[in-house]
Amino acid sequence: MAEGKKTKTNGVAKEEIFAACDFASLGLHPALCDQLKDRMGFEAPTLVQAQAIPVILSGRHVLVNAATGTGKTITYLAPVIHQLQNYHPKIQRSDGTFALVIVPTHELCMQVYENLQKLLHRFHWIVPGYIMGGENRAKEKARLRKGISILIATPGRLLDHLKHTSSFVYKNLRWIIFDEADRILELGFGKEIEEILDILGSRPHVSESKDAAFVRQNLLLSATLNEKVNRLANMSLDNPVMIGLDDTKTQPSNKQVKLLDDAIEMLENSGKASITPDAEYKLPAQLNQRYVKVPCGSRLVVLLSVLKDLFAKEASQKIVVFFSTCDAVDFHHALISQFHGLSKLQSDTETRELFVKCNILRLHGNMKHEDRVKTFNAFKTEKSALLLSTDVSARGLDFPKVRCIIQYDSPGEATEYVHRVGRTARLGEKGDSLLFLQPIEVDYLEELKKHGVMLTEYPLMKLLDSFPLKHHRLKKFVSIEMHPWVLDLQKSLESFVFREVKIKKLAQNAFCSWVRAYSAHRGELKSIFMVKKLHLGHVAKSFALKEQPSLVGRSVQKKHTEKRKRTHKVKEGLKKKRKMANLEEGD
Ligand SMILES: Nc1ncnc2c1ncn2[C@@H]1O[C@H](COP(=O)(O)OP(=O)(O)OP(=O)(O)O)[C@@H](O)[C@H]1O
Repeated sequence: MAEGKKTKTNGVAKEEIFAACDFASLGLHPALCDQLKDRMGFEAPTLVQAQAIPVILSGRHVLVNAATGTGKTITYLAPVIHQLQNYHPKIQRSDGTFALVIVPTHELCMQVYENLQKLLHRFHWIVPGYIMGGENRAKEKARLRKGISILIATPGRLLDHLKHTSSFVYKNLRWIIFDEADRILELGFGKEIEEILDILGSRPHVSESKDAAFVRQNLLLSATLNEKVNRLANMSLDNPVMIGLDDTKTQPSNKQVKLLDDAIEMLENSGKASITPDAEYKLPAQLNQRYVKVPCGSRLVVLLSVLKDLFAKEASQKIVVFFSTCDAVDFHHALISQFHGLSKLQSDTETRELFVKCNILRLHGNMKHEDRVKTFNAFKTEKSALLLSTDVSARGLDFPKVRCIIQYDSPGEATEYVHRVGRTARLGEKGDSLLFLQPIEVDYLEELKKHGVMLTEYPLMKLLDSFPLKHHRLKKFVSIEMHPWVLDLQKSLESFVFREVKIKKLAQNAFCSWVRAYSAHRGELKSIFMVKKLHLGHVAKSFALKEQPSLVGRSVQKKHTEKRKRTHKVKEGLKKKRKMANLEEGD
């Protein structure tokens, strides 16, 4: 990249994303640099890559904190490949695993594997592989027996193989990398990670010889390394270098790029990882973040109206909507895929058109593994699509050209907010995000502010006024709930759901799960998202249900309680907690 030239990506100046140097100057092997440039099209390293790669090459344990979409995957894969290709004699499959990348979700596992495959094109003797929940164990065992040099794994399945696959060779293990380290812990895998580190003999105090301490190198990365990671860091890292944790700005500047030896000196930490609570999170500077204040009963109408408007303005674009539960994803997917709109407001020729015209996909942890893979690949390659998802898509996934992120159900922890919006505005591209909040939930904005996250208000009334009204001439409406567009659309939605038995069932399930998820908010968030402040009748309306929630609640709740009791018998406490949150990740 030409130095000093102010070039723009769609969003921000390139200088704010990329370093003014090339990959070769970071100390990487020429064949790897060619691979990065020719096959992957990467002209220059990103700022975090320029900052961290030399430090990782030096062999130090490292904690990396950088905004979403800034290239953290290459940051750890490139130095590992560089070192491995340098081994003499060349490494062989029978040497087993040299590097282990632990990730929280299946999708991230596949994505890192894809990146790895591309990077290894010229290093055919270094074998990439993955193991994760949902895959066939016997096939994984066979692959492990043959030997995998760089292994990507979800924690549950990794522990399983460490305990039960005797042909899994890890005596040469040199690197353990935790990608999305904080999420792995949030999902309750702390115990599994401790066990994994014990089996691998990778805790600093466990290293017996000086040699072992030198050979092992552990890395922790995330856009939201917070104080929860301290325990994992202290458990797995020995005298780490901390990158990106010492500044509070949202964007790193060129001045912060310290290469080679300088970087180690400048960023060195006293030996113990210590991240403070209320850390400011790094968000892409070009991300346009807004919130919309919507009364509970009008939420569904507003969601559909926002989507209709976005796709009407730009038919070819990708949008992700986040929900709190799998049931909510299923219901909204069925509804949006089939709802044709306001029959009263449309002429006969229009009535067959879908209300939101786009390709609609869904992704959540209760789907079959193969279906998850299909959706993941489809949303990656589609030019225009709407993805409805739980937080299973929030972490690390790199879907190209996502234009807008809608958080229909609030994310809870500020970390999840950061990762959800991080699916857009990647690598300097433009991006928008919209957070739905009920009037009783607006204190959540203060919670985000504590972490340096600031949002502006979305002009909802202006949007509602922009839709055609056939029977209402007067255009001054005082409240959202009484807006004729909202009233008419709500009525149509309720009639539609009432008629469609299958969708009604999905709505009832979604209603119950939603209330459960709402009551599962933890810590300080409990005082913002209070179930007792909810009007359950309005919640039912947000699922287009006409019935009183207590009636709906009782029958479906009973079914859910029975299901939960059965689950309880077979699953231990933590696993159950994950199931309750409808997030089956990391297994
Ligand atoms: N030097 C580079 N030049 C151009 N593109 C790059 C470079 N490095 C990485 N990328 C691309 O940038 C995108 C984001 O990278 P990546 O997914 O590693 O980001 P991340 O920081 O891990 O994000 P998240 O925090 O969301 O996991 C990917 O499409 C990746 O291929």
